[in-house]
Amino acid sequence: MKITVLGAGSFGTSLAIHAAHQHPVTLWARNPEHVEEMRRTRTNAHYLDGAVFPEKLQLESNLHTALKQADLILSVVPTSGLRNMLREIRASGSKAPVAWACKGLEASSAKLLYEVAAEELPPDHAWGPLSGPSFAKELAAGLPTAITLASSNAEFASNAAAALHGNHLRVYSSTDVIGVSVGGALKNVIAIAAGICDGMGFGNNARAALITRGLAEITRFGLALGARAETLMGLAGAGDLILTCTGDLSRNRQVGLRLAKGETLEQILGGLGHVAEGVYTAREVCNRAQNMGIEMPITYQVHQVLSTGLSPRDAVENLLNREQKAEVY
Ligand SMILES: NC(=O)c1ccc[n+]([C@@H]2O[C@H](COP(=O)([O-])OP(=O)(O)OC[C@H]3O[C@@H](n4cnc5c(N)ncnc54)[C@H](O)[C@@H]3O)[C@@H](O)[C@H]2O)c1
Ligand SMILES: O=P(O)(O)OC[C@H](O)CO
Repeated sequence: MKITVLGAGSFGTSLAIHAAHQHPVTLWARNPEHVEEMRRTRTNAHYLDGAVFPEKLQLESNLHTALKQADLILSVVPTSGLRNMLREIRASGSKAPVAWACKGLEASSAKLLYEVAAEELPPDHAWGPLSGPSFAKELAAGLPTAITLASSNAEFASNAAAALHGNHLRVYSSTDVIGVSVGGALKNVIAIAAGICDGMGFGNNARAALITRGLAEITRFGLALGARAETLMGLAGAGDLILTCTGDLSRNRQVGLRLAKGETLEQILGGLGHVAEGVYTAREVCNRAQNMGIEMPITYQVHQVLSTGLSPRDAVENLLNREQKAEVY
């Protein structure tokens, strides 16, 4: 199966390296100089230092050429670029199924990415999210990893999962597109909260409480949209939430840690060099939760820190001072 990966950031490169151990893979990046450098060095020094490209991995800067060759397309550009990628795929005439690995809600529209895909691709085009606990660096190093590919087209989910499965990557299939999408997008916001919590030295009890109550928020939001509860307890829900809230490779967690140390968001984003999707998704989740009448106190406090300059300490105080009540999910 010929696989085309769109986006040569950390995760696109990592997925392309993984897939090229089993399939011919074309990795597309929008910057021709970046592509030329990767062709020359057989590495992606800026985004995934230390990982060497297998023989079956080709580099391409012409999008049309990259799409034309594909039996399966993996879009791994950030959330902000997905809609345009889907438009390009449709315009190219490619009928190859599409899985995306970005995790977020679209800025301004607050749409989940399956809603974006339903708008941009024709009804007979197979698509779905690929999500779960997977740091790019660990996947590229061949460390054991397990993720989920979801689609309402069960045959596509199963075939694409089987094609990507292997070499220490377990890929499960699912038909719960909503649950897999919600889990991946919302955990990034809770990971910022966990980073703030740890950066302020609040300890292990507090982090465990944040993860657990964060999962309750994610579950409320997902169930209201029609997700299955078990998906939110699975790899794309609890699994990715635990990884991102506890693993220092997480860019979202790093944003929180640095906010707690007093850096401004501008300083942090200026130096991060990679996308931290939770920064853009927090506002969208709050808007949507408000419209659905869902309480999401942790997500709301993160949004306040990011958008109004509320101090991390005050945000934690606000959470601690909430009224005492029964533990509900
Ligand atoms: N890094 C990880 O460990 C990891 C794991 C799983 C999922 N993800 C998700 O994958 C997505 C990409 O993450 P990443 O870590 O690879 O990001 P990154 O910041 O390392 O790289 C993003 C790449 O996309 C390119 N890009 C940005 N906007 C684009 C656009 N509009 N069109 C084309 N190219 C564009 C950039 O030039 C860059 O090469 C994110 O949504 C992230 O949440 C990341
Ligand atoms: O580095 P983060 O915080 O974007 O997290 C990366 C992946 O989503 C982990 O599964």
